[in-house]
Amino acid sequence: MAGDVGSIPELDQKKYDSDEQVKIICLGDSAVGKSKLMERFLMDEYRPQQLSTYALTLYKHTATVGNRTVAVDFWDTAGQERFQSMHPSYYHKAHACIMVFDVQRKITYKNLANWYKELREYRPEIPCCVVANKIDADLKVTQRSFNFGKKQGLPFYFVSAADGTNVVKMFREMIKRAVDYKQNPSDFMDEVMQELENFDLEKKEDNSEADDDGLTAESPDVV
Ligand SMILES: Nc1nc2c(ncn2[C@@H]2O[C@H](COP(=O)(O)OP(=O)(O)OP(=O)(O)O)[C@@H](O)[C@H]2O)c(=O)[nH]1
Ligand SMILES: [Mg+2]
Repeated sequence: MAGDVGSIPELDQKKYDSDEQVKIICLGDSAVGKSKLMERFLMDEYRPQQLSTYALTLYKHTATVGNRTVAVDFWDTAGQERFQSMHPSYYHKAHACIMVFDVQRKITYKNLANWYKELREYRPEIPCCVVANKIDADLKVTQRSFNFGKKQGLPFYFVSAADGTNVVKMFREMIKRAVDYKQNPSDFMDEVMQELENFDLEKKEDNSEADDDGLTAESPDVV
């Protein structure tokens, strides 16, 4: 994801400030099944928007949470995770994170700690879960315990993108948590940014009132 992502309309992240939009990111090593999980969840409505120059795919989904309709953008990378690090704009304004590993490859489980560390540098408080994928390949694996994330209280799911086990359940719960988080952000920086935006709006309103009086913000003080 090189280059100035702010300059392409699909990646204009201001839309995620609106109540009706949430952004959910997916993290994990290459080939753990991130893309297949999203494809499995979206199935029929599967219309990914490929932004190949930026090695990024946006999967768009419309969800109903309570009595509200919410547009969900799932962000998925192709390739950048090989460098074990994501571009900061990937994390920017994300409301939830799905961390995936492959039950058949231990290293992908070990690497969760690195992914989680990087996530928390950018998004200290967003809801996150741990997903053990490919359980269809070895069902016995579900009897083992995978403790990463327990200390942080992260929900854990055994899933299979291949046969669909738990996929819808996991995505629905994460969408709900993303929406809840958005309504009650506990993330200090989120609140600061919101305050600044409100402050900016108030200032603009003040200025327009001044215009009614025949004074503009640029008017020199009358002495
Ligand atoms: N048996 C099994 N194979 C799976 C499952 N999910 C994904 N795979 C296979 O794992 C491989 C990688 O899946 P992807 O979804 O492309 O993985 P990814 O995490 O998006 O990989 P990158 O795009 O390289 O980061 C593919 O060959 C899939 O068919 C699963 O639940 N079970
Ligand atoms: Mg992929």
